[in-house]
Amino acid sequence: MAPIQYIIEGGHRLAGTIEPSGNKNAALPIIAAALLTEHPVTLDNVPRIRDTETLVELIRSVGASAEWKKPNQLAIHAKDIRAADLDPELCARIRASILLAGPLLARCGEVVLPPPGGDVIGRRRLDTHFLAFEQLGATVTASARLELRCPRLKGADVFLDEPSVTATENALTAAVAAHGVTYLRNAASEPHVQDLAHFLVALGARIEGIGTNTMVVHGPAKLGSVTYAIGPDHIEVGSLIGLAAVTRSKLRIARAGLTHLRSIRMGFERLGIACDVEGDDLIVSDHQSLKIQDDFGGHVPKLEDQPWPAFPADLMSIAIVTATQCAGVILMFEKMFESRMFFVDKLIAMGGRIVLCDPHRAIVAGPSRLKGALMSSPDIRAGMAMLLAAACAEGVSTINNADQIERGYERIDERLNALGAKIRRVPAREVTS
Ligand SMILES: CC(=O)N[C@H]1[C@@H](OP(=O)(O)OP(=O)(O)OC[C@H]2O[C@@H](n3ccc(=O)[nH]c3=O)[C@H](O)[C@@H]2O)O[C@H](CO)[C@@H](O)[C@@H]1O
Ligand SMILES: C=C(OP(=O)(O)O)C(=O)O
Repeated sequence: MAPIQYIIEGGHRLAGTIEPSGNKNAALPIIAAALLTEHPVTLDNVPRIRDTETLVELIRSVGASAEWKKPNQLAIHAKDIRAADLDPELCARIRASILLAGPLLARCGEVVLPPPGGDVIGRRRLDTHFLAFEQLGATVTASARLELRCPRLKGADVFLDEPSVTATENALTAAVAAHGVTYLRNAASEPHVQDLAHFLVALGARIEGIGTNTMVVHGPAKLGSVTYAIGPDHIEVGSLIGLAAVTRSKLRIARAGLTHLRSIRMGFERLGIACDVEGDDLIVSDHQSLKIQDDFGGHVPKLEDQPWPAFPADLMSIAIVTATQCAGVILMFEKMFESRMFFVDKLIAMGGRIVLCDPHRAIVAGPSRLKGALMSSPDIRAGMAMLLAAACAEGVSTINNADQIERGYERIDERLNALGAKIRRVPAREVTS
């Protein structure tokens, strides 16, 4: 596939209505979990992005049928599957390849997985996954490949050493097939973890405590067939709030999934961006104060990420760019990943007033006038953050490696251009000529 470049003309206001895609990080574990049942599964609102396409190729390679029936509807039937050798190149493209471990172990009693890929945003440990599988009775060998074996998974009282999102998801799918009751303690509870749990319940699993940090799973479940719609992507909603704010645009984000937006709205309110609500729609007006809210006593505020229900790590890059357009000073504290903030050197080159204190903390003093620049997207969210910076900068910007953005955001150029953005999507061969 030819690499993609975005050429963005800054300074245009957007207007109109946009609906977020289905949640990437829910679609991925749910597609993997469809391997748990030998009955057909139909998934609606699946984002048609590079990550889901890659996972679809992977589940086909173990014998499942997977067919796009409509642009965002995927029919999966894992009647007979085998723990075949998975393609290392495909596994290395996405973090979510690790999510095949739970369902394949449950169905086949063993699985050999090449290492997963995903965003290069810092160390991405797998220890929590291993800990959970071992407590459920599996033997785990981790060298160049991950080998898991367990002819019969057994329910257990599992305490995760950190609330890892994908480890919770792997443990949950394995626990649904395990014999006996499993307690998953210190579990992650992100909207996508909840969506996976609701999908499993719709398939026939018994899970208590969904949305909390302790889930109780009664296994083994007799799983059937289901049609299930993936929830809206709260990270895409947050990205759109930031985009509307930096371009001074009025946007209606339709069917935004309000129940999962409290910490995100609170984070943007700290930057002086308040959203209105109409039913399940979120409206970002073009009259924002864009004034960073000091802490009591005039102290410098901070915005930090933490596991759910706090402000999500995947919105930190977006929030940093947004803060460059707001008046005041704020400390941005990325607690979870140690390489995610390095992209700020590009924002500094564009005119952003930012001090990168260390890999986890940056001080942003705004507002600053950004100038168009040549950039390269290191990961999905930094790429989207660069798109925000380009959209509010003077002049034209180029984002190389926009493929990264397309790993997570469906047809984003087309959807934003329909609102008035000026993004030209260029395959690299056209660029070099
Ligand atoms: C496919 C998928 O769903 N990917 C998401 C998933 O990745 P993933 O499941 O890989 O992320 P984890 O939840 O395992 O951990 C993310 C990072 O945060 C650290 N950590 C985690 C928990 C904690 O209490 N303290 C802490 O510091 C971990 O050590 C790790 O460095 O969750 C991340 C955190 O929301 C998101 O950025 C990714 O988009
Ligand atoms: C970090 C992300 O994805 P992944 O875990 O798939 O790399 C993300 O969605 O921002």
